[in-house]
Amino acid sequence: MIEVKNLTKRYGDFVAVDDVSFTCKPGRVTGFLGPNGAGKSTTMRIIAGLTPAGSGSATINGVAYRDIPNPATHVGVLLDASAQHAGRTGAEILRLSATTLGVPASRVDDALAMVSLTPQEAGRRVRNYSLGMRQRLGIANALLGDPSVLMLDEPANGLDPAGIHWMRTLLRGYADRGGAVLLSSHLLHEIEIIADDLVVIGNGRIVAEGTKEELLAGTGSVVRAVDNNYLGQSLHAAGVAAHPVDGGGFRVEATPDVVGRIALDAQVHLVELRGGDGARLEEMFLQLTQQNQREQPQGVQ
Ligand SMILES: Nc1ncnc2c1ncn2[C@@H]1O[C@H](COP(=O)(O)OP(=O)(O)OP(=O)(O)O)[C@@H](O)[C@H]1O
Repeated sequence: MIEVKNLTKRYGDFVAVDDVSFTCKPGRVTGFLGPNGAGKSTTMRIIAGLTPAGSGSATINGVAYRDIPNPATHVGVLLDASAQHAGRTGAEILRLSATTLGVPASRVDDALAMVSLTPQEAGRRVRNYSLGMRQRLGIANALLGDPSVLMLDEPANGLDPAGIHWMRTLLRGYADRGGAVLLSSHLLHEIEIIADDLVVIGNGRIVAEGTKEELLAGTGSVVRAVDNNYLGQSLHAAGVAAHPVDGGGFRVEATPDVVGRIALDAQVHLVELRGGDGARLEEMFLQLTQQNQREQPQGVQ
């Protein structure tokens, strides 16, 4: 598993990662969610030993990446799927990696099969790959050493909905066999589909953490009516706080049961009434995205 404890990273005066702690457990897919510039890649680069931590620690199965002998057999990492050599074929890239890692060449075919790249596709040069194929190749590369931990930075980037479902199935199977997966995304809905646990980061700090169910469970409701003005007046008259949402209707600080009763009493014709699943998480995430005009460090590379 991955354990991150009180991790901080500064670039000059700028704090890119601010006292971050979380755990990514075996058998679970952990989504690392945050808007652009939140600190996800920096945290992952520190975990993968590519960037030194300022303070705090990051370990994989209890050991810092740099201290793991032959780390790729413990942790598979995909940080940038576009970083593959465009002039080589997918199969060549994997065979070279297998040699470097000291794993049998037979693992190449296993890894290709796991990501559903056909031998024909694996024989094509990477410059002719779609973004989705590059992501698959990158994941195959990460799986080569048969690691127990997978860490993927924005792996669903550029995937269509079918591709995202494919990835969910792959990562679910991997986690069900006991693997721990950490994957990052800046898109709430993308990660909602794939992850079991969520760690939400904004401005370098963890702002929420828990199982997807815990974080998406909302206490309120979302309600829409044919006449939203009348609905708003009725909710107001009943003393219930209601906040207008995009597309008409309200997010209400009361259960669907209470809202349904108010609508019935006021004879409001509803077209939608549901639990406010994820409304708070979504709102928090939107706020984070809006606030994300964080100061950029000057002159620091
Ligand atoms: N080498 C560096 N020198 C200076 N600032 C850096 C460096 N690396 C990252 N940063 C800054 O740290 C902040 C966090 O960047 P990071 O790439 O970790 O964010 P992210 O959450 O991965 O974003 P994205 O979704 O855009 O990849 C950003 O403001 C970035 O500009």
